[in-house]
Amino acid sequence: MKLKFTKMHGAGNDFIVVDAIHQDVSLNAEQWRRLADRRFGIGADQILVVERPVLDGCDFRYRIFNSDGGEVEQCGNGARAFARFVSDKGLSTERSIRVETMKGIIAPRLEDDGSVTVDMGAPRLDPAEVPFDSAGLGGWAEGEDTTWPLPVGGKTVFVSVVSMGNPHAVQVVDDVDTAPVEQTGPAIEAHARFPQRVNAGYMQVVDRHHIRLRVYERGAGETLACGTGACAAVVAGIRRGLLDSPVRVSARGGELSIAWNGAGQPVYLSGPAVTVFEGEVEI
Ligand SMILES: N[C@@H](CCC[C@H](N)C(=O)O)C(=O)O
Repeated sequence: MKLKFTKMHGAGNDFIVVDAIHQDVSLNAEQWRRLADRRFGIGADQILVVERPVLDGCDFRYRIFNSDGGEVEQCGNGARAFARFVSDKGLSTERSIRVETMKGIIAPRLEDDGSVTVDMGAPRLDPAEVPFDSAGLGGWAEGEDTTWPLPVGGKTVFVSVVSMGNPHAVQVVDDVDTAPVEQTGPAIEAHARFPQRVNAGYMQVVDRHHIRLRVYERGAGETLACGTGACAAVVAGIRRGLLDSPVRVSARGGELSIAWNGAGQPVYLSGPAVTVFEGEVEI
């Protein structure tokens, strides 16, 4: 079977985007994994699938597969690539669209300067919703900032847990360049307190409106940028009293911008969405 695809990236977080409205795309986890493989396939951190919506009031349905083949709830950089793709392909003529995901509706908007801003919805802060198993670690109350101790590699790190539809554990580090991302990322991702695994963020606060960030992504390893990771880090930083909105997020692959007005409010993620090439692959 031949599959038409577009290779895209958002701040270096790279994607294979496929139109499942005009071609049959019913692949299994092994086939997604093969497509994402950087040596035996096209190569990507995630695969994004454009489908017709199921819910009333939405323009599209957006499905996301990590490079390990697993389907996940949300992808922020991917949401920008998704909006650029449906516009470039003439699947939508609107500048703002409503997109159904596994965990709620998001709303990307194409900006005049070529960037894309996405209303990612409100973060969920209750550990049970992340999900994070806080048994035996004390209580949690809405409006209170809590960091949780996590034993990792013989040390204890303190993480904020945030759901942007997908789970994040964010820790503050002195310097992202020397942070032990490769060493501790896999252990945090698979930590028993996160029953659905987790994306592990390492945030360096530069000033109240600027952070540097690296993310060891669930199901993909360290990526050059993570959109939901940037949202989660800024939410955690604001709740910890370290940051004020808006916040510039410097990732290894580029710059993102995050705005958030506090609990119950949506998080806005802005940044680039770039097409690299198009092709057809035998799968
Ligand atoms: N790169 C993404 C997040 C993709 C999903 C993540 N790895 C997960 O498993 O939750 C982003 O830009 O948000």
